[in-house]
Amino acid sequence: MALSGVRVLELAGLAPAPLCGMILADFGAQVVRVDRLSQSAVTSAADVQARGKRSLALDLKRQQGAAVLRRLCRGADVLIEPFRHGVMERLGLGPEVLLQENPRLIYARLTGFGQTGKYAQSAGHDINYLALSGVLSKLGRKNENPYAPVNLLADFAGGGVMCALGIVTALFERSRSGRGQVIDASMVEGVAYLSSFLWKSQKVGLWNQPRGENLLDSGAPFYEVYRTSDGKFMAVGAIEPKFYNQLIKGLGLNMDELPGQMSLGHWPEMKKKFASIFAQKTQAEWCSIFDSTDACVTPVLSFDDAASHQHNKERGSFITNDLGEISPRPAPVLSRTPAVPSCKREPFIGEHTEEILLEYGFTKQEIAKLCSDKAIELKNLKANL
Ligand SMILES: C[C@H](CCC[C@H](C)C(=O)SCCNC(=O)CCNC(=O)[C@H](O)C(C)(C)COP(=O)(O)OP(=O)(O)OC[C@H]1O[C@@H](n2cnc3c(N)ncnc32)[C@H](O)[C@@H]1OP(=O)(O)O)[C@H]1CC[C@H]2[C@@H]3[C@H](O)C[C@@H]4C[C@H](O)CC[C@]4(C)[C@H]3C[C@H](O)[C@]12C
Repeated sequence: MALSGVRVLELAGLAPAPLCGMILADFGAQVVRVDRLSQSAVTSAADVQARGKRSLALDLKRQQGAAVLRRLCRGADVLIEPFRHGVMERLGLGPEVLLQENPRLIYARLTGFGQTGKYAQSAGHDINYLALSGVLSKLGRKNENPYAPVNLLADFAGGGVMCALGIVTALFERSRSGRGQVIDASMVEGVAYLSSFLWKSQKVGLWNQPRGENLLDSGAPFYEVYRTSDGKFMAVGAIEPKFYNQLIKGLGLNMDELPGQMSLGHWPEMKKKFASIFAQKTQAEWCSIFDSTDACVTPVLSFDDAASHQHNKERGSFITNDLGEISPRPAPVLSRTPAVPSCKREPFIGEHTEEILLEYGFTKQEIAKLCSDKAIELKNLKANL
């Protein structure tokens, strides 16, 4: 796989860092998640995105524990740290120390607000970063409060994925320079970067109206979701006139009797008209009308329906692991070196501590001493069964 042989140390964090590590693992990197010795919110959050990773339980607050991580970093390619600015420095594990000992290390710092700035020391979650980026102000329906789409945009798109992009970019650069570097991955900036189109398209008038009254933010009748007679929904994205014409035809309407597609003043009444028509048929009936047309009309699928939908099944877009759990396959698909995600269960905390330490050159005696010093925890699988 594309990232085979790349050694990654991922310090266990909440949602963003675990996704970043999982992406790297899916594309072949050997990802070790460094866990706290005891179960925590972080563990449970990190656990759901632990595909393909191994777990090493290490107490970084103990000097011996921090020394173990320093030594692991000397043999690693990437370190992902998900903490507030300053935490790693307090542990004696800041970039200056680790890059001194391994100049090839790519030191990825995934935070909400970045390593500098007024909020650098502040706690926060996806919605806070989305808000500070300006993007949240653009999301939501007319006359309603701004709406954060779960924690997809800042945590995952602007955080985990953007950080993975930074890591892969730095790995590529290192193949020429031979040198690592620090990645300051701020989720505020990551999600703001994703919104560049919104910034740039202001000058062409795409966002002149208040929130929820523009073309792409639920203002337009041809870019909207409509309820069907069976309580499901259809998504309509018929923007271009050639597709809009097919939408009108599928709805059984006559274009000559309608206001112009871009007549903003008529959009509210058009939305009501479309809504009353979509409410007359079931989702399946609308699919039989619009499937295989260019009307840009698709069913709003539940997770179960998405996994079993003909199109997605034909592509194998969703995979099932050894436990029968369904999840999306890695994207994008590389033709020659595609990702091959692990099908195994998520690791227990510390399940691979000994295996990993031996791999990184620790002796059995050193491991036994670390264990007695309570710097590490060896997971006895039997103890869990
Ligand atoms: C799944 C839910 C989360 C959803 C995602 C959410 C919406 C997000 O937005 S996540 C993104 C959060 N932000 C960032 O990641 C940005 C960078 N990080 C930070 O800003 C901070 O880390 C922080 C604000 C997120 C947390 O701050 P905190 O003060 O806790 O931590 P830090 O300042 O970073 O310092 C870390 C300290 O930890 C020490 N450390 C680290 N590793 C080790 C180690 N190996 N050994 C020893 N010590 C270690 C480090 O030294 C630092 O110490 P100091 O401070 O002294 O320097 C989940 C959200 C809530 C969860 C539920 C809830 O918690 C209750 C239950 C708990 C139960 O255990 C499990 C079930 C829960 C229901 C749980 C379930 C889910 O996890 C949640 C719903």
